Amino acid sequence: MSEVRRRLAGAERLVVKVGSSALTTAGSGLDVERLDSLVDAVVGRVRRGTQIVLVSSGAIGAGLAPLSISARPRDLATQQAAASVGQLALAHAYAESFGRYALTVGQVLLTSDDVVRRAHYRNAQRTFSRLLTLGAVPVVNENDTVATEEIRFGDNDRLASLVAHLIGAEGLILLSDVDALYDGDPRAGGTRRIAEVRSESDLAGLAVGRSSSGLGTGGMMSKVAAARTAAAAGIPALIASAGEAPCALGDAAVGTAFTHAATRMSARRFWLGYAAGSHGRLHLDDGAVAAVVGRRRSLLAAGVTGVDGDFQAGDVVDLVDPSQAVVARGVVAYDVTELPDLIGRSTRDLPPDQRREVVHADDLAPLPH
Ligand SMILES: Nc1ncnc2c1ncn2[C@@H]1O[C@H](COP(=O)(O)OP(=O)(O)O)[C@@H](O)[C@H]1O
Ligand SMILES: N[C@@H](CCC(=O)OP(=O)(O)O)C(=O)O
Repeated sequence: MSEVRRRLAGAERLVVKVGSSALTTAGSGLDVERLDSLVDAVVGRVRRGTQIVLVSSGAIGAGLAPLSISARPRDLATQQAAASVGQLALAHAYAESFGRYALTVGQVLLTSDDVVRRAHYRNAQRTFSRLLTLGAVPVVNENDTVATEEIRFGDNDRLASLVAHLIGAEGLILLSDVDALYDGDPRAGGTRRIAEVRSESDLAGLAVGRSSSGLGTGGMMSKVAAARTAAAAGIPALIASAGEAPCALGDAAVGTAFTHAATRMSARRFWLGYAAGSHGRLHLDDGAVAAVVGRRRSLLAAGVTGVDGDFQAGDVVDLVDPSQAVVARGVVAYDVTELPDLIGRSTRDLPPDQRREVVHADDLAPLPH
């Protein structure tokens, strides 16, 4: 068995995320039998002494039938109305289901502000920590009813990877209706299962698509992105099917395992790289990319070829290479209006009050390609 699977099997704190497609069916809504099976598996692991935070989708799917809506709505207002009805049903079902084992659940509904703003982040951290020490199982979802288009996470895979870092989890398990990552959409047939993702090169050439059930949001694409985010931050991740939850939460010998980076990323780097929203883009030349990503140097005006967006000094921006790939994120030291006069010029040619770095090395987080 691979080291990453051993880690997942032995983790003392886990985030388990389950998708809408594993819990709900179009037309009939929440499938309580499947939810009970998932809870059986989670409780099995909790009884081995593991602290588990459950991130559960399904609110929108569970709210459709009670509102006589036949297909997943596209507009935000109807999705929010469905989530409002469905979240209640979901929370009730979890309370009943864990109640079979005399376990208490705590509902945690998060908006992106709760992980993007540092003070909120720490507050959420305290709540999770207290719930876990009190022996409750936190059940998390996005606070869909109040999230506007601008501040939505939109997909719970990403939310789960952020929560995994936030609670200091030792593993992230993403459960869906598909048993693993394949090299192409398994609906097409003739595709090969990927058992291990050890580095970015294992993902090269894969065709990763969207949801098949019409109930899920991000499809396999958002699961891979979430697993990569966790792995880059030092947290091993597994993509498996909810039907195989007992095994995924047992010896982790199923699904696709993502090997984690050797060192755990600091909270600040993680926040910069994955949680904070970006306000704009700085375009870098090849020399600047090598300095910033390769040698972890500060970004100087000389290596910037262009800027776009609407940002002020202190905002988080994306740093993009000449092929337009985002290679890093950082806190910019100038307003967007100041930069056009400075970029491309060497530091000694700049006025003394504008010789500071465009992004200081301490405020930079390189991203995996
Ligand atoms: N390369 C791929 N490997 C596996 N599944 C894929 C791939 N590309 C697309 N998919 C689809 O992604 C779906 C899972 O995403 P989704 O329905 O959003 O799940 P969830 O609701 O659990 O978040 C699978 O049912 C599968 O059809
Ligand atoms: N917050 C939404 C789920 C959004 C989402 O990411 O869904 P999924 O792709 O099924 O994990 C809900 O509860 O319906």
